[in-house]
Amino acid sequence: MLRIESVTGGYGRTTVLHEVSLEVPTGAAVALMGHNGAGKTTLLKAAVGLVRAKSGRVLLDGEDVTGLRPSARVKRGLGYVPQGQQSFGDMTALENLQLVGDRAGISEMLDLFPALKDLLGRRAGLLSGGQRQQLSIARTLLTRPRLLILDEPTEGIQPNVVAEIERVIAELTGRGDLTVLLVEQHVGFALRTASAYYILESGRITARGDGGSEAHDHVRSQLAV
Ligand SMILES: Nc1ncnc2c1ncn2[C@@H]1O[C@H](COP(=O)(O)OP(=O)(O)OP(=O)(O)O)[C@@H](O)[C@H]1O
Repeated sequence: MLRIESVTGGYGRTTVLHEVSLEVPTGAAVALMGHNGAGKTTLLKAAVGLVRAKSGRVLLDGEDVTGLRPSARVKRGLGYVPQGQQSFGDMTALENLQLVGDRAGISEMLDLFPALKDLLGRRAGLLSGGQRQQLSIARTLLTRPRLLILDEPTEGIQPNVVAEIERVIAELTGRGDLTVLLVEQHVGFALRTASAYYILESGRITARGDGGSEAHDHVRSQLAV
């Protein structure tokens, strides 16, 4: 469903990604790991269209979207949750959801993220990091993406919320109606959530394999400096 073929790109004259290829099959979750500065966010942005590929191709459901701007990719079913649990801080959690979804959609999201039910009237800026992360994911899911791209969904959030996010991803991919690409530093979470992983180092894919706990040691050794 998402195919990145030999993409080279970066910012201005700075090349960050060097002939990166990666594939996320329909209905699967794939984790992208690597050290700080390896280019993980840049690769996600290349998938979203926020970073232009100087060479190579990005395909969504077999269609070449390399020349398409982000909004056109969103129309084709892509949803992006950037790093940092962003939402409109002065608006309530409910208002943040109402900007994107109708009543039925919001009710579905509250079933998926029950913790948000009691927080609807609270200003998003006053929520904890974990609560804001759930709100950001819910808001993106309200756009009904078929491909969800998450940048470090567990960064700086408490373990009980990490478990909630893990459950939601498993539930949605388990239904077969969502494909997920996530950047993740938390190896345990990444390998439990994803059926395959890629490791990016200095803008190049240096390892890939299947997810699951048996990959844990291999991934850790790959990530060790
Ligand atoms: N907007 C930008 N303009 C110029 N260079 C950038 C920009 N954003 C990132 N970079 C550079 O691109 C390289 C890769 O950054 P990127 O954020 O993709 O890495 P990352 O693997 O996601 O790291 P982190 O885990 O710290 O988020 C870094 O050297 C960074 O300084």
